[in-house]
Amino acid sequence: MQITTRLEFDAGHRIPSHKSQCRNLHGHRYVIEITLSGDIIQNEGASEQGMVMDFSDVKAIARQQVVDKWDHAFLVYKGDTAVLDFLKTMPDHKTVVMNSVPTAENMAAEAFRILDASYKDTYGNHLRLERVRLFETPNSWADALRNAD
Ligand SMILES: Nc1nc2c(c(=O)[nH]1)N=C([C@H](O)[C@H](O)COP(=O)(O)OP(=O)(O)OP(=O)(O)O)CN2
Ligand SMILES: [Zn+2]
Repeated sequence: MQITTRLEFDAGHRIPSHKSQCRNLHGHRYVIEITLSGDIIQNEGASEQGMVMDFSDVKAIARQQVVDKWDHAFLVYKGDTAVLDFLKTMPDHKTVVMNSVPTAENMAAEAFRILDASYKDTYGNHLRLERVRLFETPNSWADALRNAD
């Protein structure tokens, strides 16, 4: 069985070497979808009986590990020294320095890496993260999949 939940956040970024307008500082209302697989929990009387995982718990972990860290932050590539140096001049600015250019693909991959370690199989129902889908706009998204290159 698979379940999916979605959260939204706002963040700024730029793609420093982009051929067109995406090299400019700008922001998105990102949407992140988290898909987990597992067996349906059968434990009689458990709060999670009939579920793979409680959606509220899925979202709480995603918020804590990713969404609250990225929301209203500026995501900057560590090699983008022009912007990084500028952001360092702003006291208390919420900046997230990424090891890769903050494209939808790299953000989905990074969220998958973080969240894969965060969803634990506490009920023995083979719970595991299967996919992180990250929408950069309503029309464009990237999927980070388990076992994908
Ligand atoms: N494969 C990717 N291509 C692009 C990415 C990306 O992350 N992966 N990112 C961008 C820019 O960040 C840009 O902000 C989004 O590009 P684009 O879809 O062209 O933007 P629009 O606002 O025109 O999108 P609509 O969906 O039409 O509103 C560029 N490419
Ligand atoms: Zn963009």
